[in-house]
Amino acid sequence: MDELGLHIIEAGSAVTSEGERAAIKAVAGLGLNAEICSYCRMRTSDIDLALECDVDSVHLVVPSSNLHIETKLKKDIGIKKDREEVLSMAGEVAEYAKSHGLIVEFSAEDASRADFKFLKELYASGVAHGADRLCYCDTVGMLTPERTFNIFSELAFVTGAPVSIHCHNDFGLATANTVAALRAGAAEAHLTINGIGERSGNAALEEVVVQLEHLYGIDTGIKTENLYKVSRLVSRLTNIPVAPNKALVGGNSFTHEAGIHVHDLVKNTASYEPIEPEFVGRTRRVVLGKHAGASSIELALTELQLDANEAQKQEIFKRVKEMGDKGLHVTDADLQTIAESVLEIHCEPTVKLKSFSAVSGRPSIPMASVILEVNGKEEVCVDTGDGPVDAAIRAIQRAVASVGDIVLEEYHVDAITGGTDALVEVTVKMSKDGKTITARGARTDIIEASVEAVINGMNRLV
Ligand SMILES: CC(=O)SCCNC(=O)CCNC(=O)[C@H](O)C(C)(C)COP(=O)(O)OP(=O)(O)OC[C@H]1O[C@@H](n2cnc3c(N)ncnc32)[C@H](O)[C@@H]1OP(=O)(O)O
Ligand SMILES: CC(C)C(=O)C(=O)O
Repeated sequence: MDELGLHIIEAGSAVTSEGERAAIKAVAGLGLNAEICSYCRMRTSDIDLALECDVDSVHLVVPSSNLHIETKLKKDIGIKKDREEVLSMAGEVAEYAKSHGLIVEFSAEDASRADFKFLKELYASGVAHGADRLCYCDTVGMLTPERTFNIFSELAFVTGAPVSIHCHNDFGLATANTVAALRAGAAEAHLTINGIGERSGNAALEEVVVQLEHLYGIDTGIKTENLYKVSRLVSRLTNIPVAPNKALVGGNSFTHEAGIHVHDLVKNTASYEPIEPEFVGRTRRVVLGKHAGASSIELALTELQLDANEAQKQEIFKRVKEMGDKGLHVTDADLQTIAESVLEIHCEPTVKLKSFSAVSGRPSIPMASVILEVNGKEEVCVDTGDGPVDAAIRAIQRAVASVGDIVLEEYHVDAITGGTDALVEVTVKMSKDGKTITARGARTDIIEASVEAVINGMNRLV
């Protein structure tokens, strides 16, 4: 995130737990360029915990709507206690944080359902108590872009401090509302990688940045070419998959299947791409499936360096459509198999599986052994792993080390049919020396399907 050029990193809420504090402190100790911030409630004890973590700033969150004041603070200040007490509590805590050397972002929670007059009073009080920045939270995603623009046209210029926008995505408008706020004068936006966050998430960093750059011509200073890398990292570390159709960072962005699109794309990529994929650190992909056209087949054959006459191309086209009609995507390895069969090319596979076995259990370390024939030579390898699939793939990778450095980029498993006897389909993305291919294996045994997919992929790469 720091390398992307982000200005502030809210590293967590120090009050949450020991582990969260250790993490925030570790982030604060990295010596990053970004300001490191912790979320805090309107309590001096939260500020003390943030101080223990050595943060630069606090995101001090204050309830601002009647609903939140009444439901949230009943124990602290009594159900009937009014806005005056919120003003004074918030002011005291802001002053406390300032007196301990912290930058204070004074945040109105549920601002989009608050009385606007009171909201402005709250902000004025925050500034009077030393707040450096203010924040408007659309806590349950109630804003629309039009309303946001109107609110910020006024707020951004009357509060005496920079105002930021914090949007939730309950109605799918977080990105649009954030951009509207920035266009109307918001000085800062709260964003999350991949739009992750409570419930339906928050405004997605990558979407807001690229919209500002490309639709509004604003230089954000963010290193956009790292956006995809950071998206993948966050998805992996949080175990939250990114939807394939997610803008800019989803698996299908910059991926084309429709023949009518590919026909034009090969002449001018702008015909079906709003920006170059490299802008966010990605590459273009053309995949084959039910919607493929002649141009897609032509392109795929060129990439495989295979020549086919018109009749052969028609036959390949027909077989691709047949696979597509079965609901299958045609991997690179599938296409090569189809093309070789139609063109009557017989390729002896470099890597042949003779046998394998894998064990797992409890307590035991998952382990696998494989016997392969690699370029005619028998290779026997054993390895352990995080599970039997991992162990089997590691063993294969050891056995084929002589043919070069083959990297397994992605591994995906689907159960095609239901039940414990389901047909399992494994698709893999693998690369070697800058060349990337996809391959598949389908078996009722997940380990066998994985082994098959990986060996298919290896044979296409070597
Ligand atoms: C995904 C996010 O991080 S969004 C940001 C919100 N962050 C978090 O919620 C951090 C994670 N939360 C937690 O770990 C816990 O909720 C804790 C440790 C903060 C509090 O736990 P508990 O003391 O058990 O309280 P609980 O979570 O049940 O209730 C929240 C309390 O905070 C109080 N509170 C909530 N917001 C505020 C606020 N802005 N100012 C002051 N008090 C507040 C509530 O009144 C309630 O107090 P009460 O227990 O005296 O009634
Ligand atoms: C934690 C706060 C800032 C929040 O998520 C909200 O009010 O929207």
